[in-house]
Amino acid sequence: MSDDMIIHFSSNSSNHSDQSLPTKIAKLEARMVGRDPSAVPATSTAPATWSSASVSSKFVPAENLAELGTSSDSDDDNGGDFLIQANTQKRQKLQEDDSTVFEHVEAVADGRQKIVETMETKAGFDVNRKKQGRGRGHAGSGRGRGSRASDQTRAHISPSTISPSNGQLEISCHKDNRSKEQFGNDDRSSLEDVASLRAKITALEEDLQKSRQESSHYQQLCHQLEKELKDLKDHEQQMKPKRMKIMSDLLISVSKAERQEARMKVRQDSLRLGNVGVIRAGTVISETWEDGQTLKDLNAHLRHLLEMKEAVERQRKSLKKRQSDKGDGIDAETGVQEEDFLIHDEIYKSRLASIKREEETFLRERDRYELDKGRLIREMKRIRDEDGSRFNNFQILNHRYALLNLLGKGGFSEVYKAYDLVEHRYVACKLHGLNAQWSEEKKQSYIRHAIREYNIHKTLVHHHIVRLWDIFEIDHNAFCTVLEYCSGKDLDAVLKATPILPEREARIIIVQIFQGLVYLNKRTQKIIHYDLKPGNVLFDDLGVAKVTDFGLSKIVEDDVGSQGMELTSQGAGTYWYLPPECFELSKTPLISSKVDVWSAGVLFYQMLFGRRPFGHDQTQERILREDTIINARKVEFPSRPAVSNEAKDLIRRCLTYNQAERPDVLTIAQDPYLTYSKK
Ligand SMILES: Nc1ncnc2c1ncn2[C@@H]1O[C@H](COP(=O)(O)OP(=O)(O)OP(=O)(O)O)[C@@H](O)[C@H]1O
Repeated sequence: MSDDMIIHFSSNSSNHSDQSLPTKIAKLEARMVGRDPSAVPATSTAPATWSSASVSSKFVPAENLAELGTSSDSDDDNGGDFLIQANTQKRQKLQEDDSTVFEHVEAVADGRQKIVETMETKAGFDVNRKKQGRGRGHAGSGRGRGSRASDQTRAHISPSTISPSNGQLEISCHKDNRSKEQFGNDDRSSLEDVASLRAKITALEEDLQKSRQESSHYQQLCHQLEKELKDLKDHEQQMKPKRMKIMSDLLISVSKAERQEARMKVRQDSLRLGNVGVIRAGTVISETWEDGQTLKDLNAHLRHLLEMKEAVERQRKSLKKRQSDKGDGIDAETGVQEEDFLIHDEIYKSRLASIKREEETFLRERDRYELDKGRLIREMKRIRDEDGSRFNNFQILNHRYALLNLLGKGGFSEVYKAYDLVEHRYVACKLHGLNAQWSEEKKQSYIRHAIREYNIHKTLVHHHIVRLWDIFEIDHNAFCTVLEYCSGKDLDAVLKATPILPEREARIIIVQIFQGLVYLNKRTQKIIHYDLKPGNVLFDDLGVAKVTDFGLSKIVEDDVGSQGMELTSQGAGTYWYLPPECFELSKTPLISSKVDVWSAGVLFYQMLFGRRPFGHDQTQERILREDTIINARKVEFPSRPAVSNEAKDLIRRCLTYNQAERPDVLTIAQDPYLTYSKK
């Protein structure tokens, strides 16, 4: 038996499950050299050599071992120990050769593997770029298969070293031949791999092609959509003026109808309530109010009732006189008895009571009519202002604000209801007109004042502060501020219609005003409103109260002391609502948020009692002349209507004469009366 054969056996014998194999080989060798195989011991003496062949042993196919096992099983010859030693050396040499070949084959296989991997990676990369998920899957499986192919290559090497020939085991003598064979096998399997990889590449290329097609299809779609979007935008841009025109036309026709209706209502109400008449006195023409028919009738009724009352009282007086004249007996003149006196007196009393009731009813009705008359006069004034306004012909200002109807006219401005055609909401456009007759200096001062107001107001964003949206110049003599539109009445109009509010309603209004004031005082740049009055509290359509008009407001500088800052620009705050320190003339007054606390106290008092606490019936000029507010040391409460002590206490705190003792906004806002919590 040749050394190669032994090596072959040893290579194949790594199947440790067959422990009898070395013994068999020894016996076989012994027989071949003419020795007695039975002399070979049952267990091999060279376990170390067996284990040293472990590298190649793992490549032995099971069927070869079976084949070998069968042939050696039928042979009972014994082999000598020395042979096994000699064979081991040879086998080691062969193993070295084998491993060189093996490395070479592996290198080739690895080279192919690298090519395949490169190709796959490339294909995988392309596919990845097109189809992420799928590409990654392919690349992974490709690599997996590649390494398997490499394993297979190695597996093929081992059997190639064994070549069964004529039923006998024969080891190939020349390593090169064996290597060629191995390469042959390896090439075959590698070719198969390459073929399968090519097929895969073809499939991937197809995928890539498809993805490219899809991508170009999507790109086309994208371009198409972009074009459509651009067309739509262009169309929208073209339609914008048209749409604006349609909308403003509709708004104008509604406003025109409203104007007509307002004027018709004024005419109708005038008949009932009165009208402005013109009186000429020489060259002087003046206007007077003439009551309407209903008011005339009411007044006539009241006059008649008064006359009746006087007549009954006269009768009663004379009856009493006669009664006292006659003493206890019968009246000599009329023959009326004592009891008749008593009955007549009772009749007159009863008549007087009924006249009084009737009178009260008529008086109530007259009050209602007086309120209607006040409303009518204000509406007439508004219409007259609207008719005289230079903005009354439905202009569109700044290309977006469609002016509608006049809401009212203030000292230096007109406020129009308008529609913002860009934001699609109603707004109030306050139009500040500079009088052409004013000096340039006065105009500049007015503009400075308005810009200051704008700069303060624009930063205020709070639920209980009217928002200021915009400001722009209309022309050389006018500019406009755009405000949040408050569709409800202002508090002044509310109090004119209902001078006394129920405490519950007054409370929720003052709470909202204080919330707005707290906001003004919690900002880094604190603000004193300085002109809180009923006309500057507006209501939206839900009844939410909002403070407006920051024309006189003051920014509190950072470094002011606890008593406040100097009042450098007095402004023309409304005197009924200003605290005593604002009337200090001997020195520059120090003011703080306590000014607004006082004003809020006056407002609350007025809502509850229907009159202002100080100088209610006085004109502004008289208040100043008579030092009404400087003398307003203590607030008095009427006995009616009944108001809670908590409300009165709050008013007292707000109207604390001494500024140092009066709480500021943040302190008074913590008064339990101003907070709501679930009981
Ligand atoms: N944002 C608004 N929303 C609805 N109506 C408003 C708005 N601002 C003002 N008004 C109304 O416009 C009218 C005039 O307001 P404006 O503030 O010019 O007048 P004023 O306060 O009476 O005058 P002045 O500010 O000169 O004292 C008032 O009747 C007021 O209720």
